[in-house]
Amino acid sequence: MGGKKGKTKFRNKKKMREERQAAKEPYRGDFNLVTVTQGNCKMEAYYALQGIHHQYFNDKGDLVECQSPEEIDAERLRWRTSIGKILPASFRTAFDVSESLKERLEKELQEIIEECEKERANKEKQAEENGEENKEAYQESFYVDSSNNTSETRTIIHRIPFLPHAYQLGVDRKIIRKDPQMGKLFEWMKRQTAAGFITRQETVSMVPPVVLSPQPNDSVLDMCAAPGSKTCQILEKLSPEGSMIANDASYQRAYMLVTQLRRIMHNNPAVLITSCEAQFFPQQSLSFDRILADVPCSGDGTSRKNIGIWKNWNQLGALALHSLQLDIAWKGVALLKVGGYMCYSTCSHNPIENEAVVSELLRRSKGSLELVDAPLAGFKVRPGMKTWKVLAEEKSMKQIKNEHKKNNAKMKQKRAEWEEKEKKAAGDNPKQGEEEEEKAQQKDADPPTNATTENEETADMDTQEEKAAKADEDVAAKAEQESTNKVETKPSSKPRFEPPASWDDETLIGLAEKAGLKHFKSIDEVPKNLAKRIKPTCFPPTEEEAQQFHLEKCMRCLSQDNDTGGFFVALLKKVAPVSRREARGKHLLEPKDDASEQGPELKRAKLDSDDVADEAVAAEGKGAGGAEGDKGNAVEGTAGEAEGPEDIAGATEMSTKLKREVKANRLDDKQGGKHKDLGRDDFIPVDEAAFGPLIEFYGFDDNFPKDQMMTRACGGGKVLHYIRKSVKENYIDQGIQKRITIIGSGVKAFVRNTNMTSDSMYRVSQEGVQFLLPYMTKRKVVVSLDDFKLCMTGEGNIMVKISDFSEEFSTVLTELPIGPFVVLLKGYETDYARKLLMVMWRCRGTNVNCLVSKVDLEAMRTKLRDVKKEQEPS
Ligand SMILES: C[S@@+](CC[C@H](N)C(=O)[O-])C[C@H]1O[C@@H](n2cnc3c(N)ncnc32)[C@H](O)[C@@H]1O
Repeated sequence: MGGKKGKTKFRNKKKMREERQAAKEPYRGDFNLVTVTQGNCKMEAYYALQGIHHQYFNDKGDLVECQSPEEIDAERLRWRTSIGKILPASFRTAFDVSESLKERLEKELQEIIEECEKERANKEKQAEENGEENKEAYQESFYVDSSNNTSETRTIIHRIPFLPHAYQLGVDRKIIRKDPQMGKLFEWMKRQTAAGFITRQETVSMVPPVVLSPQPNDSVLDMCAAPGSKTCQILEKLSPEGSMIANDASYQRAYMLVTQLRRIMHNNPAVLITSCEAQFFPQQSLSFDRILADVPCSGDGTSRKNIGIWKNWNQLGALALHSLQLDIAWKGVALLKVGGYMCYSTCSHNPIENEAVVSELLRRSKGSLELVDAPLAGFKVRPGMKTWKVLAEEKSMKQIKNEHKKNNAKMKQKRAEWEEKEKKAAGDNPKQGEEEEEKAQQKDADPPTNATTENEETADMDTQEEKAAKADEDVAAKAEQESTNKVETKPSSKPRFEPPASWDDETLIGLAEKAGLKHFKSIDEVPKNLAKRIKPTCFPPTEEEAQQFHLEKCMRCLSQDNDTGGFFVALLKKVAPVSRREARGKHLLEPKDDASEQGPELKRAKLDSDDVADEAVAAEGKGAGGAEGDKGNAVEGTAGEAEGPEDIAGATEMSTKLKREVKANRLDDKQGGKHKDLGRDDFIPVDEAAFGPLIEFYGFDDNFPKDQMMTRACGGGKVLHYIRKSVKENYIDQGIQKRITIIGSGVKAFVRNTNMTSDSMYRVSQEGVQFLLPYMTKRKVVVSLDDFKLCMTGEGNIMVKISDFSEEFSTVLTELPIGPFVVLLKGYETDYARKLLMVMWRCRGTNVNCLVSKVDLEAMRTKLRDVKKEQEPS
């Protein structure tokens, strides 16, 4: 069923795209047309109560306290406006781009910007001639406020201050795609991305790796890594002695990591990709210098690109994820070496997912863990909250969802149709009409609905939520109408948050309660039926604890401060071992819960966790509790990188998928004692007999790293992978494969030939050839630019005649025995990182052809344009 539904969705998207193309309108995805004009009353009331509007950055860039209600409201408006705007694009240059190339890219960028500016000036002049109003309208549409400027200055692009060669546009994605003046910049970005010179990454997503600051030889764990932009950023910092594990609970997303690493990192072999629930990550023989816990979160900091946040925000997601986040982070603490650092991050503003988790880590570790300052030069960050308010819906997620379904535009239409039909029927039969009238007078008349009717749903008809739902319908209906007219849609959810006359707690609690949240001063106030939802660890620390914890060292990024998404980061240092007894801390997590009331999954999770702790080499902690059933509207898609509407849809879909997948894995665990995939795809040593012919054919010297060549247990020796020594020694040789599912590592070094005309059973693979070249003494040829270009034309099944090459090269080729060989571009033959090299095949007869994929060839062409410029006299 799911598949069918998915297909339909896909078909609809395709159809939409085709329709747009037919109408000669560029496809931009619906989301790019959206600016949120309304709001979410509940969310706004909740955050107003948490006090996020009580400070602001003044013109000097200092964070100051608001002195009056007007100042608070002005700050609220800044936040509100910013989180409703489309996120500007940001990117950074790729890791393997040489310094000279970086400089040139920057120069090119500058030139394009100047051109754009010139065109803008012309356009403005024209607009001025047509009247002042037009000019202003044009300026408005052309720019968004640039991050670092509270003053009038607005820029098309600016540097991200904490990372060299990283840039953020001052123009949002909508403008860059729509505006012809910006077309050049857009084209430039597209071209450089295809060549692998730049990589798109959201600004705040660049923060955690910078804060974590991995050292070249570190062993790093990325606990929740997919889709992997932060993994790549960390990997760039590692030397060949450094190593990394990138883990994700979802198999599918872990495979996405493989693709991402291939694309951005050109298959950096320093990483091992695994898939397990991070809270159960095996500790046996493993410890890390740095850990990134970029945990799944409710994602309300992503409202600038995830429109669903506006519609569906509720507190249930954050509350449900709190325990999981804590378990993951606590496991991270256990896996951290003494003296090591862990970065905890979310793309949520919610203190329940942020400071509450950090507080509990500090509480449990009893002084073994410390929060550390991590300055981000030139980037505006706010201190963590020292206290916060705990609020929750009294309704369950199911009830809220049903309410939403019942009140959406489609259901309203169905209800109207039903009422119409009933009226008609009553007209035909007056007696029945009387009965119907009577029925209609009953408050809980029962029109057709796909939601189950709950008492609560009809009880508070006049609540804020009800009004919100009605407003929602109207807006949705209007949006539907507008979209059919092909006008920009402005969907929204709840009515606007009206600023209160006074900003004291009492008034704000009143507002939040009106919006459907209940405030709990302490855990003692939480009724039994909500005890599973609201954990003691959700509450703020005592004053004494707050003095010790220094939560102000946590970092909060608010959208309006740097024109980014919202983000939370905390850097923790493990200063002493965490004792196992303290590490248990289960009593802190679930004092009110009776273990017998918990589902089998939770109990199993605990058992699993105990098991891991018992086997721990060091007397270090274990994660208490397990993942909860209902994860609310968790955004597991990265906060940072979802770009188009498909990605956003994918991200929200993911939470359900992931839940299903993890559940299935757990069932497998129960039945077989370990996951069914465990060991199936392990890396195993290559049969020694395979090396002799390889060494002979390619002339590998004595340093050829045979022990770093491995193959997959299920692969029948078709592919030989080159694994980094550090990965092999630190993880594979430590037996990690016995405890966890390995998704991938290393690079394809050799692939078994299907063409048996060659003397070699294996051909070198374009993917990993640069790691073999230093040891290769045969079958590599340095060629001129012209010969290199000609080689590239032998794409797919196209053959290139040997006689068409230069005399020098064709002589070499004529004497070369049939089989694979490598061509290296003259001038770059030792610069393996530039990868201006290609795997070719010497065919029988007088031809050669190229064994490089279309995508790689395309990137190579862009690189060659560059080579040409490098060779031009300056
Ligand atoms: C916020 S995203 C991580 C983004 C990633 N760090 C990046 O920069 O691209 C959270 C990820 O956690 C994964 N996840 C969810 N529950 C998990 C768990 N229990 N253990 C490990 N990963 C989990 C999700 O599949 C999702 O990919």
